[in-house]
Amino acid sequence: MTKIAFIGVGKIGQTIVYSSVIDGIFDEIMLYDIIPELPDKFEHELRHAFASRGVKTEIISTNNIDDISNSDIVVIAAGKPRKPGMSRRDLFKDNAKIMIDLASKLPSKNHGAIYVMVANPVDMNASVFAKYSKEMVISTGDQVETMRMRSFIAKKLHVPVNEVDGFVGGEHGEDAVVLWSTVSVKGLPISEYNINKEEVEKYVKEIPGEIIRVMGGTTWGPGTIIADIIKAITLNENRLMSIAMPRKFEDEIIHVSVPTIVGRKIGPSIESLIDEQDRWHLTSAMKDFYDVYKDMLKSLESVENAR
Ligand SMILES: NC(=O)c1ccc[n+]([C@@H]2O[C@H](COP(=O)([O-])OP(=O)(O)OC[C@H]3O[C@@H](n4cnc5c(N)ncnc54)[C@H](O)[C@@H]3O)[C@@H](O)[C@H]2O)c1
Ligand SMILES: O=C(O)C[C@H](O)C(=O)O
Repeated sequence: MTKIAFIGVGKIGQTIVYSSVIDGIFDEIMLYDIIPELPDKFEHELRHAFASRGVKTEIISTNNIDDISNSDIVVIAAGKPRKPGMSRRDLFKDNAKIMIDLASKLPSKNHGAIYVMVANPVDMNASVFAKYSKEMVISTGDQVETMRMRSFIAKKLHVPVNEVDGFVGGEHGEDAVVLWSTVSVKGLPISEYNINKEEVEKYVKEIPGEIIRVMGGTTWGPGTIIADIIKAITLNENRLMSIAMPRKFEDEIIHVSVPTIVGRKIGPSIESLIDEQDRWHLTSAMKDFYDVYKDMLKSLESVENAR
């Protein structure tokens, strides 16, 4: 069985933990946060839920990062969330510093773990953590947008959501791109249906900001979706999901979502599934990501060097 650590148990961290562990698929879970007592009180909450469901999983909660050891999977949801009007990239300066700090502390006691990045900007944070830790890091990426896209099309066409297939790729957030060549409904290509593609793309990009404006943060959707990524790894489901695995681009390791097989082994990404136009969009998303990432790294490193 599997031992999993959750770094950062705020809104999304708690939702991911609950959605991942309530089925009892883990031997042991570890909860870590910098807020005093938060892991401890969340442990009590989980134990109460486990008592009701008969879940045997052991729980360790701590404010000491040195207690996080021997994990098979490490989920990182530690970091600031954005406020209305902010982009996810606006979080880079603050949250990337957290990733550099965690990258210096977690790997030595968690050899061979798969690191699952949640904190935003999720793809750049995954790349930073990979750069500074040399560990296997994936970004939960556009699996969240993929499910938002499918849910919107299902609602517009009045079909059950499990009859909508297809993926969103690229950078999680404003630069995500619907891979229309992968989208089908009841097994038929989306071109067979009367759907406004711009309306779908606008929804996928704008709905998280709207949820944040009204509810203060996105939790239930991404919490469930990211728990499913964690379950696919843990149960070796080899499920096709739009996550970002590390890829060499010029002189960096970057993370940009492409439909990818997710199990105990991550990959391969199934770029063959998508047509030339979508592949072009993905390649330009990777170039855009790399250019912005390099600039952000420069400003981060100049701040780090000045310290
Ligand atoms: N990838 C996605 O789909 C997705 C979805 C929702 C939220 N997020 C991102 O996840 C992050 C957290 O969002 P949230 O809504 O849970 O925010 P939150 O403020 O509720 O929780 C963040 C938690 O991280 C903790 N933390 C901060 N620095 C830490 C450190 N160095 N070590 C350990 N814990 C630390 C905080 O104490 C807090 O408990 C944000 O960056 C947000 O943008 C990503
Ligand atoms: O939008 C956010 O800031 C949180 C997350 O990236 C999401 O897409 O729900």
